[in-house]
Amino acid sequence: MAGEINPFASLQSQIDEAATYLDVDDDVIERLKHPERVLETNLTVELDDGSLERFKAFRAQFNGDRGPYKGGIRYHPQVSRDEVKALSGWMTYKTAIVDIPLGGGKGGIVVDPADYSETELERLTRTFATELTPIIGEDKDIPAPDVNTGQREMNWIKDTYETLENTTEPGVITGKNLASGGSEGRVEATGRSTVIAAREAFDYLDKDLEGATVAVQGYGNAGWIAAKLIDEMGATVVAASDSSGGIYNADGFDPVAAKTHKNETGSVVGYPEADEEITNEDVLTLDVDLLIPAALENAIDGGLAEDVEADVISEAANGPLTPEADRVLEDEDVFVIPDILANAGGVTVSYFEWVQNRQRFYWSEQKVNAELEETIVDAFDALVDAIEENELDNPRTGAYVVAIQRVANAFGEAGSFP
Ligand SMILES: NC(=O)C1=CN([C@@H]2O[C@H](COP(=O)(O)OP(=O)(O)OC[C@H]3O[C@@H](n4cnc5c(N)ncnc54)[C@H](O)[C@@H]3O)[C@@H](O)[C@H]2O)C=CC1
Ligand SMILES: O=C(O)CCC(=O)C(=O)O
Repeated sequence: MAGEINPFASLQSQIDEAATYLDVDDDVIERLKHPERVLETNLTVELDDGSLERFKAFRAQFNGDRGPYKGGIRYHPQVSRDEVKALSGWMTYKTAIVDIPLGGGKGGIVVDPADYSETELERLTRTFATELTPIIGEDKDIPAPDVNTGQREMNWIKDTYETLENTTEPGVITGKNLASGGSEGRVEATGRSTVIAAREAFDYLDKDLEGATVAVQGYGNAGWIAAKLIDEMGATVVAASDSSGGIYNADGFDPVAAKTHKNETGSVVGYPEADEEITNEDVLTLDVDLLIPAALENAIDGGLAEDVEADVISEAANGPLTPEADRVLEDEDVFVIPDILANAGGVTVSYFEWVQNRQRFYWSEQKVNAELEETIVDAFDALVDAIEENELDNPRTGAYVVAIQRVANAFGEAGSFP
């Protein structure tokens, strides 16, 4: 992994690239390249042995021109100020490309949750929620899950916020479990949009998804659901990986059984139906029809991109390709469905959850999935229009052209405060 590439610099270079195709003033583009504000805080938490530990945490609110800030909270040792700034920017353009009335935000705690007990993680999460309470709210900033967080953490944050504010406000956070006001379909939504976007791309490129081979890097929430759903669409999953390594079977394997193996043992490695062990790098460079990076930023840099053999990449992860990798893959005619569209299912169903919370009226899974399908197909069509109108080779630039224009329009329409 090219860890030295700054994801915030990557975001800014993606915006600059798209700006050359847009009739948006340079001073407005400058505004759209920086977060409005970043909370940086130190959380002091009591561990089970009675000692205290300090954890650094962040919440970046990038842009609220189109609605309340929206985006996940990540628990990972690599979390940094620049990482959350980048991730909050990507959220801004993600909510814009799928045209939902939300802005962009992102947060994180520098922690490896595997090193702590559940009670320690609950105290850590509630301490962070206490710091966040003044700046979040269903009309201000609405967090959600990301790497190493899920329904459990969202429920703790909701409960802390509602207790401190003496209110009932389930829409303050999304990705909750159903009993706490979550939405049907939210857990599957990120993987689902990743494969809907891949299906649309195959259709656009006149390629057959039936029997297509697929490799998935990262087998967490986004990756494993994408593997399961693409298998249900008739493709063949031949490789998968997690932080412990990769597995391969040229004839394909059952992605659900591989997930069961990971639940039981902690990793996909050792899953008997795919007994050839390969490295994470091998997974990214296999000769497959579709590659789904679903782990972290900078998984593929310019050097590794030279070895990528996939025809289509659907980015379940945020920022898995460096700008240099993008250039190499563009030259190689690899069709890259950018993260801000491919993984936008998560925030789209978060938006549906927020709508349901506010109406106190809940939808069936069928309705959620039908609305998600329509949203992602419409966004893909807007991307194709931008590619064709601007004669673009890189779909990422097309997505940013659409998204930046929408944010700039909202900013422009708001007028200026004297
Ligand atoms: N959970 C969500 O709703 C959304 C997640 N995403 C993005 O999807 C990506 C994955 O997130 P989640 O699935 O939620 O996280 P997760 O915590 O559920 O899973 C992450 C997976 O990546 C694996 N991993 C970590 N480092 C790796 C490496 N170097 N090589 C291979 N595998 C590695 C882990 O072992 C784990 O299987 C992130 O980039 C996240 O920002 C994007 C949109 C929404
Ligand atoms: O569901 C959400 O609000 C945001 C999910 C997220 O963090 C992302 O799309 O990267």
